[in-house]
Amino acid sequence: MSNSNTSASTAINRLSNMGLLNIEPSNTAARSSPFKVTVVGSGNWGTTTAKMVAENTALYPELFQRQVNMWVYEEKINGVNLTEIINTQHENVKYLPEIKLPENLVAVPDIADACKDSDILIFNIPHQFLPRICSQLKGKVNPKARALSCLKGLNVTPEGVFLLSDYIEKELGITCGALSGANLAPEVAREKYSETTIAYKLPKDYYEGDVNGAIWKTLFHRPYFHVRVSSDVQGVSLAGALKNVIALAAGFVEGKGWGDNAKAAIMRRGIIEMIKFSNMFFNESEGTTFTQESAGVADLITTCAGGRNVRVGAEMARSGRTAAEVEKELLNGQSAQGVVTTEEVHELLTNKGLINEFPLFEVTYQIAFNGYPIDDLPKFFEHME
Ligand SMILES: NC(=O)c1ccc[n+]([C@@H]2O[C@H](COP(=O)([O-])OP(=O)(O)OC[C@H]3O[C@@H](n4cnc5c(N)ncnc54)[C@H](O)[C@@H]3O)[C@@H](O)[C@H]2O)c1
Ligand SMILES: O=P(O)(O)OC[C@H](O)CO
Repeated sequence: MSNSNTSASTAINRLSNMGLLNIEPSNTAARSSPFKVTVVGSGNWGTTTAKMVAENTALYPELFQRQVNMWVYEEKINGVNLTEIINTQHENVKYLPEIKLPENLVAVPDIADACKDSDILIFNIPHQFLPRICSQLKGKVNPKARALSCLKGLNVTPEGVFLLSDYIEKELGITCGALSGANLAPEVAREKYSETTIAYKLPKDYYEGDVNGAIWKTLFHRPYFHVRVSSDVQGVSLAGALKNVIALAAGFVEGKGWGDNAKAAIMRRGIIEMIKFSNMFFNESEGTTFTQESAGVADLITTCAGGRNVRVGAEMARSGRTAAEVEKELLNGQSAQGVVTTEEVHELLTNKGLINEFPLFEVTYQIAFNGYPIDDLPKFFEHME
């Protein structure tokens, strides 16, 4: 066993002894070289996760290469490339302003270069861009790499509904888990305490020294960002995706000035529909993920309180403008994923003839896309029940 291997084990054991791992420490001893890590995406959450990961790779050189690559969809800010600004000023001035980034976080504009030879790929982009990104990466990633999807969204096709982590697995041929939780990026970036859930299943070709739950936890866990590890990739992914639809609806009632009782009613209906949807389409998802994990009810609460989707919904209700108009005005290039997911869920439920089973999902779609009056939302529920 090499010295670096011994230190890798020691690092994991140290975390475990401090109570920072809620899973068994395991087989880092067999690893011969530290993992190289790339974050694919540099938006509000993409940059925040890259910051946390880079903080940890600097802390655990036995386990991870110090430099973390962050793929940036290049754009000019006042005539200067965003990658250049990030690499010189150590700040993502467009998507995460006023937050100092670690110097070992390196912005890379070419996606294949950013991911080349990486052992760990963390996907973190608005989910509507995932197909294009995977097509650019196909055949260019380390076939033994392991991945994690921090995206909140679904993949709906005429054949049905699929997880984004499954899409990544299928397109790139690499195992992929999911991270989701009550994690408003502006708060996490300011190192305010929060929790998250990482779901990962060991692949069939798992080997000694491979990525496992302990490695994911070591990579993400910070004193202000507490990670719980789970194996429910379906539940964690679905909770993260579907809560965005509920948040849009919560925004509608907030914008109407109906108060907290109305928002609580939306959230109550929301979690029921989230669980029902998950049971109907993903039979391995676990109910406890929705009730006990950060990815479940905690994320629903935080997102309906202060997320971008609730803000977009509220402004749509106040101004009568479309989601696209409000998103453009409020979010400066960021994405309210609930808008896309609402449409995707409607498409799926229509194809399956199940619209009547999900009144909240459906009324959210009708308000967002068909001009159904928000004032009639309570009536819609009575009509659908
Ligand atoms: N922001 C949060 O608080 C938060 C928290 C948890 C999870 N999430 C989830 O994380 C995922 C990523 O969100 P985010 O906040 O990092 O992104 P974002 O909403 O800030 O989106 C902006 C990003 O999209 C990129 N982009 C724009 N056009 C593009 C294109 N054509 N191709 C590729 N990329 C393009 C931009 O360069 C930028 O990096 C989403 O699924 C979101 O739901 C977000
Ligand atoms: O700002 P939102 O609405 O995209 O929500 C952000 C996160 O998903 C909250 O956990």
